[in-house]
Amino acid sequence: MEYKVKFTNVTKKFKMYNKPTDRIKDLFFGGKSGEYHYALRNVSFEIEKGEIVGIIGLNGSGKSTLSNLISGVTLPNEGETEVNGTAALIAIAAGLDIRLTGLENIELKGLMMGLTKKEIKEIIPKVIEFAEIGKFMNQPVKTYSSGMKSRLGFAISVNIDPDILVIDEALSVGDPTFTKRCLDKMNEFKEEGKTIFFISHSLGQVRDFCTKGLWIHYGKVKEFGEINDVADHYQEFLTHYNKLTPAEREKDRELALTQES
Ligand SMILES: Nc1ncnc2c1ncn2[C@@H]1O[C@H](COP(=O)(O)OP(=O)(O)OP(=O)(O)O)[C@@H](O)[C@H]1O
Repeated sequence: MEYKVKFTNVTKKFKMYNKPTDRIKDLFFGGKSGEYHYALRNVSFEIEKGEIVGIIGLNGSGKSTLSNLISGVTLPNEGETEVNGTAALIAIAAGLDIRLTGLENIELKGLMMGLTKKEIKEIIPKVIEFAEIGKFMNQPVKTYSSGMKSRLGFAISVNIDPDILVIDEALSVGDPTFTKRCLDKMNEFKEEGKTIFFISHSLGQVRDFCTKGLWIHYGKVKEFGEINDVADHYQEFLTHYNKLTPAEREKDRELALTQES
């Protein structure tokens, strides 16, 4: 079967230091300070072309790390990621250079995604029309609100027309009008048979939009399958989890993190 994205035993870890000086020591004395924190551990899954995958899980479970790996923003420490086609990431805080204007960001992202100057010129009016941020297009992105950044990021990514769209919480800061337009655009992509990864804490949106669900729990795949099954099980887990005290939740987290996969 033709697959668009395949992860095999992917692990991503970050070094954590107790003191800033430990980070410097590490640089000079060969990585002996600090401890590894595993954002993802032994993650495997295979997505066919045209699948719409909802990625769900608690805060800090590894969803954004996964979206960065799918879109090639970061590389795994172990394991293999195979991504067939161009992947564009839409995230609230990623992909835009805040020192540049909106217009300059369109050019930059276009070049990064391999578009020619002519192609970039062609998409600029479409991005301006979709983003609807008016004269702010000529202002540095650092002056934008979160919603405006999301509008620009979304408008650029969908107009670049990638094979794979990775949407990381970008809809959560849009106003209802913009969110509706994004969902319409995502549906268009869905009908065209593109592959979409959709990260959201809104189980309603995920159920409505996705075909598959990938539940990430403290860095590991807890469940991968039909969206309604995965969302039902995650919902049941949340009902139980919400009844725990903060101390019990912390114990649960510690236990999950120390368990070997
Ligand atoms: N650059 C980094 N350096 C150190 N730790 C990181 C880094 N990026 C992510 N992490 C850690 O990896 C874990 C997973 O983070 P990630 O952002 O992927 O979670 P998430 O599921 O997207 O969370 P949320 O729902 O809050 O957005 C967290 O414990 C986070 O602190």
